[in-house]
Amino acid sequence: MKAHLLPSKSTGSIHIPPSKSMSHRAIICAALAHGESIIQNVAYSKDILATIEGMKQLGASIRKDGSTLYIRGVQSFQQLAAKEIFCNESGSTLRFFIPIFSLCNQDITFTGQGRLLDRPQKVYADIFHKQGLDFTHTPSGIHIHQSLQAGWYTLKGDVSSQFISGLLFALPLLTEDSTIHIEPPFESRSYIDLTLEMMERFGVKAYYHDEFTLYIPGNQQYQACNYTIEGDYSQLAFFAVLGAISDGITLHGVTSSSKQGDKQIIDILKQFGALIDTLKDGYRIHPAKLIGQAINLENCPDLGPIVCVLGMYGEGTTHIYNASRLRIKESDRIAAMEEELRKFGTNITSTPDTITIQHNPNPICQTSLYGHNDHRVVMALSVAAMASCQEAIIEDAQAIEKSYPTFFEDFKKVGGKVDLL
Ligand SMILES: O=C(O)C1=C[C@@H](OP(=O)(O)O)[C@@H](O)[C@H](O)C1
Ligand SMILES: C=C(OP(=O)(O)O)C(=O)O
Repeated sequence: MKAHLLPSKSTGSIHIPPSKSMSHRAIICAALAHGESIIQNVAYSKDILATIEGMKQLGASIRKDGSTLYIRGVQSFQQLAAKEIFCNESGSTLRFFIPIFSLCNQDITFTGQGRLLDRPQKVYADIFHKQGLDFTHTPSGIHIHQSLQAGWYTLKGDVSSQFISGLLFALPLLTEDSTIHIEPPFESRSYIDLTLEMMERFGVKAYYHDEFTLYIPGNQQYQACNYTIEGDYSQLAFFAVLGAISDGITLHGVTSSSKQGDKQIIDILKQFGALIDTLKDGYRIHPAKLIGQAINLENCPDLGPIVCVLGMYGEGTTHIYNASRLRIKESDRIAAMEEELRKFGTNITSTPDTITIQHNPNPICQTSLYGHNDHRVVMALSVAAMASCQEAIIEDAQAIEKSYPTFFEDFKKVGGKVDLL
């Protein structure tokens, strides 16, 4: 799909879609729970559909009624309905599933597409091998066939927090207690808070023993719970930046008490000089003079692409650091943003874990933009192009379906003029 954008300015308001991270977690906890849970405000992006389908294969019964899911948890880990679990392109789905599905003690192959199976899994390979268990990772899939055991786990903290979340979901279901020690630097820590919060809502606990050590009592049981998914700050970020660099915007549907790390976009925008009113259920963003800043992505990697766009519109220099994980997402997001923002005439450079962007006072894009099969790159480029007030084409725009299938509908609601070809 190509997105053909015509010059326009931001206006009006939208309701932000439900959090993808919280949806994965709620669906998984409900699928592991005793009894029936009702999960409300679910949006069916490709990543969330992969988690729903996988949990059905595990034996959970999941019924959809509009944006509500009725989930009856697995009765036993012997109900596995398939030997191949397709995770599409969702890193969260794959890395959350591996320890959970290991509990079935059966031959299982996890498959996917796009870049999924090229993304690092060595943290799990090392864990399985250390316990004497098979873990075979080939370009066509990841194969396991025995259960992880309770005990002491040591993990690198700077590859992906999704390994820690995956273990946190599964270890409470083993008979004995476990400990996870995270070797610093511990990045994306905010996502562990989301995992712990959701587990606790479903009656399962794990505790920080110290800053880098989590203690997980064994022999626990998830209990059904009714839960409404909160709005997604990672998606809000695209529209919040659009409002600040274009002509203002009002965003509804999020809670300011959220634990999502990407809530940091509000502080980042304020740091740049944006004028923001906090509303009962969102924010009003006013256009203002913006000044480039130094931004730490340690706890909010998914903000990377849109903060690059903010840097292009902020006066002076923006320096983004602790960004190496952006290279191991759906695309190498640093390389992708460099290539695409240069098409606007922007001066942008990088090192393995930093990005430096100079203000571009006159962004003119004379060639087609490319989405790099990455939803966050497509959404960031849509914002960059709209604020440039020039016509633009974004190729590979269907990548938005991974997390935000209705992105362009919302884009139009706030003034964007776009034809999808
Ligand atoms: O746990 C989660 O929901 C996520 C964790 C983050 O990944 P890393 O921990 O690999 O940085 C983030 O980038 C991803 O989009 C979602
Ligand atoms: C990286 C992302 O997701 P995942 O790791 O689950 O594929 C994302 O949504 O930007």
